Amino acid sequence: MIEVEHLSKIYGSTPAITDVTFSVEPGEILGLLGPNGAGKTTTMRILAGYLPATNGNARIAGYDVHENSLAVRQRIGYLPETPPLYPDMTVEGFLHFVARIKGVSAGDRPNKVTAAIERCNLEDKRRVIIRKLSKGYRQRVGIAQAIVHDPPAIILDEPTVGLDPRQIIEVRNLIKSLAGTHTIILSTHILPEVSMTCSRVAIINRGKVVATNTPENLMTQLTGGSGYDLEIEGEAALAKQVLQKVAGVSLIESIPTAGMHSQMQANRAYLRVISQPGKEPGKDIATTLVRAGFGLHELKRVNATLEDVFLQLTTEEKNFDTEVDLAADNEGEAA
Ligand SMILES: Nc1ncnc2c1ncn2[C@@H]1O[C@H](COP(=O)(O)OP(=O)(O)OP(=O)(O)O)[C@@H](O)[C@H]1O
Repeated sequence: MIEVEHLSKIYGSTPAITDVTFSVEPGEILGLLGPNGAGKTTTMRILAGYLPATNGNARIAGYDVHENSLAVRQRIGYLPETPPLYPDMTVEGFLHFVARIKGVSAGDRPNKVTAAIERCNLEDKRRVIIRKLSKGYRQRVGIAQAIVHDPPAIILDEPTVGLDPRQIIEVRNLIKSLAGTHTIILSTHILPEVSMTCSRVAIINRGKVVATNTPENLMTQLTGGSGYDLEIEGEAALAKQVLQKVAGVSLIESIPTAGMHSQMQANRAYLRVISQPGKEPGKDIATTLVRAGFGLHELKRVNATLEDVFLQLTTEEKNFDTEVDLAADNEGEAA
């Protein structure tokens, strides 16, 4: 349904995205996950036909986003980071207006507007002026304007940003309810968003897609799904230096101490070591630490999380071989 091939965008001399390739199957929710400035908005604006690419191409429902931008706009719903709302219109009036400019016939408009209002749980607010709505409701109106013409593909840029926890859950549920009948791409820099909402994830970093897979497969593919949590006596930075050299170790992170058990002691470091796929460096980790003079209070096997994978792919000290393998995987997937 959505195919993106070797897409690049250069602003002046700044490359925003480079050789971005991924595809989204009908009915899927793909999460475009990346840190700030990774290139998510640029990719989505190109897909929505609002920005020309410097190189490469993208098709939605078979239509090239550049050559057939009108056909593409009729087949997509787009929610930019700031929803394009007219604050002085009522919810219903605004949705009628959007349906008209999206080419919905006058006869079809009442039904389509009502369907979008129901889908987004806006029945109580249909005659309310948009300016008077809370941010959560405005976001729902933003999603309603994206789906009012019943497009097969929906592009949502950071759809839950700025919402409170309850609104976030509501918007996530709404997005999930649209999957199956719609193909969705959403961008986010929030990890739980991806595991809770998306069937697949494309991780983007510094303008490049560094991995595409289901969240579960990414964890297994990149880490073998396993790692170790350590409690050691000594300097965390020194311990990391020592552990970096242990064969089979892929990534070492500090475990955030906030909110941890009160048993936590001074001069203790809490680290998570992620192993390379198929490797079990636990014994060597223990020996190396003890030989280097660290006290080892605990070494516990743990399952890697999506956060571990994300850090592994977006931190500078990542394993070079892993990056090469991933590039090969992405090509395979795009073929
Ligand atoms: N109009 C522009 N002119 C010049 N550089 C730009 C422009 N828009 C974006 N960039 C740069 O392109 C890169 C990608 O930006 P983009 O907004 O696509 O990232 P993002 O992943 O959406 O980030 P965020 O989550 O912070 O919005 C960044 O380095 C950004 O500074």
